[in-house]
Amino acid sequence: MVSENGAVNEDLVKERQNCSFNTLELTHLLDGGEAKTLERKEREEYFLSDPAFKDEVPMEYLSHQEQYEHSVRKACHMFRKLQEMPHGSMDNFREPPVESVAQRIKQLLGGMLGSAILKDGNPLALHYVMFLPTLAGQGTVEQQAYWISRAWNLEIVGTYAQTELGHGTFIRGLETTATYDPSTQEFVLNSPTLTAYKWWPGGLGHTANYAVVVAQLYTQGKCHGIHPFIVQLRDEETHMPMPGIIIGEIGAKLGMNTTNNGYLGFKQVRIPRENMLMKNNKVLEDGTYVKSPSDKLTYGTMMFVRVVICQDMASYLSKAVTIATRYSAVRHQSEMKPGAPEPQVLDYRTQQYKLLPSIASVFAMKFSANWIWEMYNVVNSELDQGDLERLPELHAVSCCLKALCTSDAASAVEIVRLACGGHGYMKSSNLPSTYGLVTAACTYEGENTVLLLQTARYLMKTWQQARSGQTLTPSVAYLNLYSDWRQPRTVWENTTDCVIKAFYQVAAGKVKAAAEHMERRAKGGMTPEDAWNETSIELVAASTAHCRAFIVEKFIETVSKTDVSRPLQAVLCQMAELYAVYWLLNNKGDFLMFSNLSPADVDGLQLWLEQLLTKLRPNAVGIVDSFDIHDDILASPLGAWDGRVYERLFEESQKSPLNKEPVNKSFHEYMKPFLRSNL
Ligand SMILES: CCCCCCCC/C=C\CCCC(=O)SCCNC(=O)CCNC(=O)[C@H](O)C(C)(C)COP(=O)(O)OP(=O)(O)OC[C@H]1O[C@@H](n2cnc3c(N)ncnc32)[C@H](O)[C@@H]1OP(=O)(O)O
Ligand SMILES: Cc1cc2nc3c(=O)[nH]c(=O)nc-3n(C[C@H](O)[C@H](O)[C@H](O)COP(=O)(O)OP(=O)(O)OC[C@H]3O[C@@H](n4cnc5c(N)ncnc54)[C@H](O)[C@@H]3O)c2cc1C
Repeated sequence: MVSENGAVNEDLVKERQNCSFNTLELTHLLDGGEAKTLERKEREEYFLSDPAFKDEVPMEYLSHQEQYEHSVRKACHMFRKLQEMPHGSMDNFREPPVESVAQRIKQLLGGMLGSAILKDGNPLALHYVMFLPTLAGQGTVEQQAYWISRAWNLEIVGTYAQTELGHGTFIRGLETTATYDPSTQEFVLNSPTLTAYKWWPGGLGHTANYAVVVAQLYTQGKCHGIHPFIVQLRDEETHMPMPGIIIGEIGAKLGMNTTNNGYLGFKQVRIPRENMLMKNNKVLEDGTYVKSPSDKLTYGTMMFVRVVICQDMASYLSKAVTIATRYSAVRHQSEMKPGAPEPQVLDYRTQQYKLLPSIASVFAMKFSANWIWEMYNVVNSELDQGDLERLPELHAVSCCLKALCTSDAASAVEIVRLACGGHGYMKSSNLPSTYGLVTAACTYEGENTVLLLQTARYLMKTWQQARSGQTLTPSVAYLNLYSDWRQPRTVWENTTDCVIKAFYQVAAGKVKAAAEHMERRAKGGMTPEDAWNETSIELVAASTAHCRAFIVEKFIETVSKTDVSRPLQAVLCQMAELYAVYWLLNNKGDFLMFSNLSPADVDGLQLWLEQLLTKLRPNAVGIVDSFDIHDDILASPLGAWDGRVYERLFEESQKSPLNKEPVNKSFHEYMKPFLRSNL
C-alpha cells in the first residue's frame, strides 16, 4: 500500500473518505471559531515557512553544545519575528499586561509551534513563562513599569530561580539568604552551603542575565520566610558573571536538553532594596518588615504555570496521538484470519484500546484546561481586589489538575509510542522526545505526588465542613451528597448520569475512608503529622479520584452543551463516554466498593467500552486530522499527512552522519586489526 510519486497513502485516503463528520467543524470548535483557525494557520505559516528554523542536520546528531547554540539562535530569531509580526494577528503582543497575552505565548512556546521550532526545549522559555509573570504578579506598579518594559523588549533575559540542590518541594526550607543592610539600603544574597545553590532554573546556565531569586528574607535580625528578589547575574554587555555569582549548566538530562537548566551560587552579592519584589510584602528603608494579607500570594507564579501546563499537555498529547493513529492506519501486520491480507494495525482491538482512550484524553485535558484558565482569571481579579476567599479552592483544583494532566499525558504518550512498534523507538518518530518533554512536567512546577497531597489537604478540610453540615463550594459540593457509601444501592445503568454520579461516589468514598483512617490513627495516639504520613497513599488516591470525577463531569457537560452538527455531536459524546468508561473499568474495584456498580454490571461496561471502540474506529483518523497539526509541528515520518511512512523513514535514515561515507574510519582503526588478530 505504498503510494507512488508523493501521492497520499491509499489507506489514509479511505479513512478520510469514511469519516462520518466534518473535520473542519471540529477544527474550528477546538480553535474557538473559524477566525481563530485562520489566525493560527497564518501564525504557523509565518513561522514555519522561515528557512532560518530548518535544521540542516537533525538536532540529535549535534553535540550538546551545538544543540544549545542552535537553540539560542532559533529562540532569538523566533522572538525577533514575534516582535516584527505584521499588524493584525498579533497586534497587541508587544504590550503588557503579561497575563492577558499568556495564551498566545503558550501557543508559541508550548507543545505546538514552540516544539516545532525548538524540539528539545527553549532556552528563553522561562523568561516568558515565569520571569515576566513574576514581575507582573509580584512587582509594585513602579517595579512593573521599569522591569517589565525592559524584559518585554528583551533588553534583558530573565529566569525564575527557586529550587536549590537540597530543596525543590519544601520551599520553606530554601537556604539562600537575603539579609537587609539598612546602612546601604541593600540586600546581601548568600549561599551558605552547597545545598543552597540554585539548581534547575531554565535558561540559567548561559542564557539569562537576570533572575527572580527566591530567598529567605532577614531584616532587623529576624527571618520572614521566602521572598522574591531581582538579581543581576551577568554583565549586560560582556555576559560575564557578576562579582560573587557562581553560575553554570547542570548537565545532560532525559529530555529538554536545550532549556539550559542551570546552577547558581551567591557569595555576598549586594542588590538595591528596590530589587525586592514588593507588591505583597515590603521592607521599608529602615528595615521594617510590612506583611501582606497572605504569604501564599508569593506562590502566585507557580499557580499560573500549573494552570497553563494543562493546556500544554493537551497539545503534546494531540501530536503524539496524531502520529500514532495515522501510522496505525498505514501499518499492516500479521493475519487476522488465515490467508487474509494483512490488516491495518488500527483494526486490532488492542490497538484501538491503546489509541482511542488516548485521543479522548486530549479532549478531556483541553476542556478542563479551558475551565481552569477561566477560573484562574476570575480568582486572580478577585485577589487584585483583596478578596482571597477562593484562593484555596483554586490552589486545590490547579494542583490536582496539573498532576493528572501531566501523568496522564506521560502514560498516554508512552502507550502510543509503544503502539508504533519499533518505529516508535526511533528518535525521528518524535515520540521519544515528546515523552521527554511531557514526563518532565510530572516533576517541574510541583512534583505530582506532592501536589496531590496539597489537594488532599483541602479535601480533608472540606470533609470536616461537610460533616458539620456546612454548604460547600461547587467543586466539592458532592461531599455533602455522597458522604455515606453504605446508603442503599440503586440500580446501575449504562448512562452518563449514572457514571458521573459513580465517579463522585468513589471520590467521596475515598475522601471519607482517608479521613476516617487518619482520625483513627490520631485517636490511637499518633501525632496528626504521623497520621497524615501513614494515610498518605489513601490521601493521594482520594485526590486522584476527586480530580478524575471532575474531569469526567466537565468533559460530559462541555460536550452536551456544545452547539455542533449531529454527526460531530455523536462523535464527541462517544469520546466522552469512552473516557469515562475507560477510567471506570481501570478502577473497577473502587466502583464496586463505593458506587452503585455491582459485579454483575461489569460485563455490560466492558461491552459498552468495546462498542464505543467499534463506533469510533472509522473516525480515528478523522478526529486526529481535526487537530489540524502542521507536518512540521508533528515532525515525524510516522505521522505526516500523506502517510508516506516508509519513504520518510528511509529519508530520515539518510541524515545519519554515519551514512555520509560507505566505510567508517573505525573499521580501519579498530575492527580490522582486531579481526586480523583473530585469524
Ligand atoms: C507557555 C506554556 C508552556 C508551559 C510550559 C512551561 C515550560 C517551562 C518548563 C519548566 C518550568 C518549571 C519551573 C519550576 O519548576 S519553578 C519551581 C516550582 N516549584 C514548586 O512548584 C515547588 C512545589 N512546592 C510548593 O508549591 C510548596 O512548597 C508546597 C508543596 C505547596 C508546600 O508549601 P508550604 O510548605 O509553604 O505550605 P504548607 O504545606 O505548609 O501549606 C500552607 C498553606 O498554604 C497553602 N498553599 C500552598 N501553596 C499554595 C498556593 N500556591 N496558593 C495558595 N495556597 C497555597 C496550603 O494549601 C496550605 O493551606 P492551609 O489552609 O491548609 O494551611
Ligand atoms: C525539567 C525541569 C525544569 C525545571 N525548571 C525549574 C525552574 O525553572 N526553576 C526552578 O526553580 N525549578 C525548576 N525545576 C525544579 C522543580 O520545580 C523541582 O524539581 C520540583 O519542584 C520537585 O522538587 P525536587 O526535585 O526537590 O523533588 P523532591 O521534593 O526531592 O522529591 C523526591 C521525592 O520525594 C517525594 N516527596 C517530597 N516531599 C514530599 C512530601 N511532603 N510528602 C510526600 N512525598 C514527598 C516526592 O513525591 C518525590 O517522590 C525544574 C525541574 C525539572 C525536572
